[in-house]
Amino acid sequence: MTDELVHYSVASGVATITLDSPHNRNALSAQLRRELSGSLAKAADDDNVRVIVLTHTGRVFCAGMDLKEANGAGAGDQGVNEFPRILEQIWSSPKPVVAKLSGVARAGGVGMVAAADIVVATNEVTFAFSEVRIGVVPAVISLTVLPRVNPRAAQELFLTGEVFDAGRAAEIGLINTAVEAHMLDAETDRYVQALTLGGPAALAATKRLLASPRPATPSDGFPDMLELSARFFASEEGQEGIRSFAEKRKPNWVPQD
Ligand SMILES: C/C(=C\C(=O)SCCNC(=O)CCNC(=O)[C@H](O)C(C)(C)COP(=O)(O)OP(=O)(O)OC[C@H]1O[C@@H](n2cnc3c(N)ncnc32)[C@H](O)[C@@H]1OP(=O)(O)O)CC(=O)O
Repeated sequence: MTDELVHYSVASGVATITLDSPHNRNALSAQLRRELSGSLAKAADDDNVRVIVLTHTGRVFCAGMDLKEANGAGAGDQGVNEFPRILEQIWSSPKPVVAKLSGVARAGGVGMVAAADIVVATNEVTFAFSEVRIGVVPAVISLTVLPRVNPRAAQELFLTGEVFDAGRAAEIGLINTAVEAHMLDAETDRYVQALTLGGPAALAATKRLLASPRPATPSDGFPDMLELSARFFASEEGQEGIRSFAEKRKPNWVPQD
């Protein structure tokens, strides 16, 4: 028996981070935030980790900020001020983050879903930007949700706070795919395997590229993109990838366990 709220394990280059606080539906309490942040940092720093899977026990992925801890807390003391760091750790992790959901997400929980690179959820999972229903604003989560979700849907769902299903979440760009429950492991593994095929430094640079503002026209971005592309062609990783192609073998990116 352990009082940890977040479990961390690494196997075959995949770090699995599991939220395990079912009594309060994985609400983002101070302890859960601390442990989650520590696990994300550990995975980011470990050269043996190629992909991070963020998942949960119980039937809720995350119910958002811990409303019991926030109850009566003064401004700046409800924990929400530490939450952007967690979103940033997921969004800007040098490793691809795959969120694997068989349970619902609300408010801050949806912010973490949006921050992940790939999201697989079962058909039963529901989502809501429920902040306005308790008189608060989906301000911090807007930082991850708005770049992913179609603007018309964001307008509707932020303002109504209505619950929507996994099919709608896929349609609006919040998640990648909604699957039958028995397919969750297989579909997650399929993404994980695909992600482990990429060069680690190339994946980290591609994440930075995807997160950066787009140049107004192709020629505006030309010098930066040319420099980035040329740097990777000449890098040790790029050269190993190119050599492996010519030699008809798998590239040797990182130490294998
Ligand atoms: C990031 C920003 C804001 C936020 O995140 S604010 C958080 C808003 N979140 C919500 O409004 C969700 C509240 N919870 C629910 O709607 C439901 O619990 C659920 C997630 C749909 C699950 O429903 P279920 O029926 O399975 O569970 P119960 O409602 O019976 O709850 C069981 C148990 O868990 C406690 N609990 C649930 N959610 C929270 C929570 N967020 N904080 C603390 N505790 C929670 C609930 O009270 C029950 O406890 P008991 O002691 O057993 O009564 C702002 C920004 O973006 O800027």
